[in-house]
Amino acid sequence: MLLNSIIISFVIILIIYKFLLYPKLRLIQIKRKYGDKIKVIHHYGPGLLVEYKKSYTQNKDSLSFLRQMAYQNGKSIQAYAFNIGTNVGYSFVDPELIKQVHQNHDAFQKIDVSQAIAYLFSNSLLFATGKSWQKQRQFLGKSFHYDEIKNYFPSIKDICLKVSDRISEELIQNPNKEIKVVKTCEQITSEVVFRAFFGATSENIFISTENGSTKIPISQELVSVIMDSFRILQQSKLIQLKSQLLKRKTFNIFPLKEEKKLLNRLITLKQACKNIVLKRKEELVSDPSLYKKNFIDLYLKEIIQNSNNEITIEEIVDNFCALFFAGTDTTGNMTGAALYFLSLNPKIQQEAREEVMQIIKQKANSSDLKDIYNYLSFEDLTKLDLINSILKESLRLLPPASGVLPRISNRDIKIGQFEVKKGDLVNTHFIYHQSNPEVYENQDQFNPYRWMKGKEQNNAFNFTPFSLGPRNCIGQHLAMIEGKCILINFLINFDIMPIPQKQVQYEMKVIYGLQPDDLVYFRKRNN
Ligand code: HEM
Repeated sequence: MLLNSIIISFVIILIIYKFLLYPKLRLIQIKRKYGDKIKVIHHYGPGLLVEYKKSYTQNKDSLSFLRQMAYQNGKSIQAYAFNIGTNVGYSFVDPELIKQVHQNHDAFQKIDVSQAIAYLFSNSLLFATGKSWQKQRQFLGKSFHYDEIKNYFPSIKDICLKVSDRISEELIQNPNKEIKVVKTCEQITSEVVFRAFFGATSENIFISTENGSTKIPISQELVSVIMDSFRILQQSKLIQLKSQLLKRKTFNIFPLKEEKKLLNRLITLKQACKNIVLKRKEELVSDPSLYKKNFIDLYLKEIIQNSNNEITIEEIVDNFCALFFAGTDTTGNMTGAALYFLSLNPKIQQEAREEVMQIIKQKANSSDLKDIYNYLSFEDLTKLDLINSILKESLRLLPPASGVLPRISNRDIKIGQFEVKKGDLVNTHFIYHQSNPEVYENQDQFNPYRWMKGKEQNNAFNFTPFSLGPRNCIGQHLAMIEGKCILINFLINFDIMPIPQKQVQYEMKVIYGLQPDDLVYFRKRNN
């Protein structure tokens, strides 16, 4: 009995120390050591997550605390320190220190931001480390070369056209339909990744839902299960605590009802993806002439023809999930935000439309809008300076990845003068300099002209929406090409207008983006 009381008291003291005292004391120590070079954000328990919530409630922008920090401190601070649960972390904002973090990427391991992410992506490029990462990056890198992406261009154009045709039909029924800008773009970007990976349209590949009564597209279930994993984590303190303490074992040790349900969905989803890969493998073994230029066939060719037995079916499936996750919402949010900003700036919108028309109309001898769009060539994309600058300006103001995924340090390491300890969290927050008035004049204004005619900022590390260094975004060319195709298609077909009474907010969910999403009206254009 006495022993039990002692053990319980010990556990309580340990929890209080780990969750409450240790983070507070470390942050006091950090502030004392680095003074004005660092800001400290401390909240007991969820720590930095409380700051996100507070900023959202007070200023309708989850990251307003960072924008304000940049406004007040400019280039004078190099990092901010924070706590989350039992961990203390550094978020670097100084370009030189950001560079150091990314050059030393081996010193940091991405953490599991949710159980679904860990379950779905652990064998993928996104989470691989060391030699495995190098091999995967080399293998996948070839397919993301600018020249290789040219192969996907016809398919991207075709997907954009289908979506704009659908919207045109809907507008006939309801001309005042409110358009969900990000969702609409995501319908395109998800289909692009799906087709690039599987060579088939996602519309025909279904999965049974929990009770088995209905079937939904696999791509929809992938998005939904990831969102649900974040939702249950945000809603349940118990699940948060379990995840902190048990990490990846949380699903196996005393799983709660919500966790069991989520795990079952994840297992079903992965099995369905695995079945597609195995079926395709059988087809290619029996008839090698079926090989196409898509990711699944490239992987299987490597296994079947080049006898590369290091590539596993799990790696292929995890990479599908990771590319889908990394490529869909991000690109959808970038382009959706650009459409929203264009709705607020009709003069820039008209100029962008004229830029597009000038380049394509020279070739098209038709006034039919569909014909005009069909004449768009891959080479034209590099000539559209304003379109390119509109996307860059959207990425500056509202970067879908406001920083890199949080990492944990696997050894003691010095970044600049800051001594990062093994086990500390580390990330780099691009949004700080992207909204810093010392770097960008009128930092809150949507001004794509600041990027035109190659006008870049003198320090490339001030604008890094795709991150930088060896682990930068592998899909950045694809993302920009998709974004341009979507903008061009919509500018040709529609006038984009704001819905005056809508109050827009910037929310940090899995991605940093617009909330709500139904923000514009489209009016069909005739010429
Ligand atoms: C506007 C769109 C996009 C943005 C803003 C974006 C941003 C980023 C950022 C910031 C990183 C670094 C993450 C980190 O290190 O924690 C990253 C990595 C990555 N991105 Fe993107 N991304 C976009 C589109 C895409 C697309 C279209 C794909 C592929 C279909 C893609 C695939 C990846 C992959 C696989 C990585 C991990 C690379 C590695 O670790 O070697 N991304 N992206």
